[in-house]
Amino acid sequence: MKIGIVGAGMVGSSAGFALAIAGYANEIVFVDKNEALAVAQAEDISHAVPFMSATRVRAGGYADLAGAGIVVLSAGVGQRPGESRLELLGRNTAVIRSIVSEILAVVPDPILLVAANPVDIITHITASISGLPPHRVIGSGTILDTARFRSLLARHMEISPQSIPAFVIGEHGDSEVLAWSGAVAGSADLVSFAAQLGKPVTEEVRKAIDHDVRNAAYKIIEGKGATYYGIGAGIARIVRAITRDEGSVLSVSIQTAHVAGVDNVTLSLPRVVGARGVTADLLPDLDHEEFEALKRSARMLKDLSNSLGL
Ligand SMILES: NC(=O)C1=CN([C@@H]2O[C@H](COP(=O)(O)OP(=O)(O)OC[C@H]3O[C@@H](n4cnc5c(N)ncnc54)[C@H](O)[C@@H]3O)[C@@H](O)[C@H]2O)C=CC1
Ligand SMILES: CC(=O)C(=O)O
Repeated sequence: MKIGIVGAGMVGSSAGFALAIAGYANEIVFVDKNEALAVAQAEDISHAVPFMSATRVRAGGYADLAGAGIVVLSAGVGQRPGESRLELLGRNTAVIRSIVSEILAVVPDPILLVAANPVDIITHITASISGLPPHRVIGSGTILDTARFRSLLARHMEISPQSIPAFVIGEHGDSEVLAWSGAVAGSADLVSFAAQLGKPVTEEVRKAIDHDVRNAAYKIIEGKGATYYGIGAGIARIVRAITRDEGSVLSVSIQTAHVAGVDNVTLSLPRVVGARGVTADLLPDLDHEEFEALKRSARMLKDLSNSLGL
């Protein structure tokens, strides 16, 4: 499948690199308002390809997206140190509005994969202005937070993160919810599996992991200005689920008719992802506290989209 990436900065190029070396796409086309950057990224990534795959990587204009099955939206500004994702809203809304119509003029029925922040609201806007069905406008949502959660749990339990189906749901941002109650490790619930391994999930461990997941982006941005490898791989993982029609359960953000008592809100849940986009939503087991936190996250996103007249 041909994949378009609009926004060839750190996130777009990391996604392109991950896709190219994994061979998840036949062709990748970068589009950026900074054409020289798009050309340079495409050239650099194409030099990695002979070691790993056969993906064709190039830069182009919007017309070169014709025939793309998926277009990644990674254009826009990122957070400065200390800035929240929500503070990017005004700047990135304008960018996304200008891009979506350009894409649809050449690719009328794509799956749009949104990474620009604040990703839930930008996904909501993209679904509204594109007129595409919501299951074809997929925000990367909490796929990255879920990876952070699984990697910290893996480090604590000294097992592979691949053996820990655990999810972060709600907003990709400060109000996100770590779904501890539904988390699994190996073939048992997480808490009992961790105890069997002699690595109990104490209240102290739980608080530290919650803090580190929720604050990971702030810490990395403080240290190196931006985050990009994690989300780049996350985008590639979503693309793989679509191009291979996997039916994988991934935590992604789409416009949802009803969740946690809130109508028409865009947030992340574990969802089945395949060739048609998202085909089912799932709600992990949540205790009372987690469900209340999900309600608060959904309400906050809904109030914000209402305030924008969406
Ligand atoms: N969803 C997630 O988990 C994550 C999302 N992000 C978000 O991804 C976005 C991109 O971040 P970076 O790649 O680090 O930023 P960056 O500044 O490195 O790249 C952004 C690119 O967008 C391009 N651009 C801006 N306006 C454009 C337009 N109208 N048309 C075409 N291209 C345009 C710029 O020229 C630039 O190359 C930010 O909003 C950031 O917050 C970043 C990390 C994780
Ligand atoms: C920047 C961002 O959204 C993240 O790394 O989670």
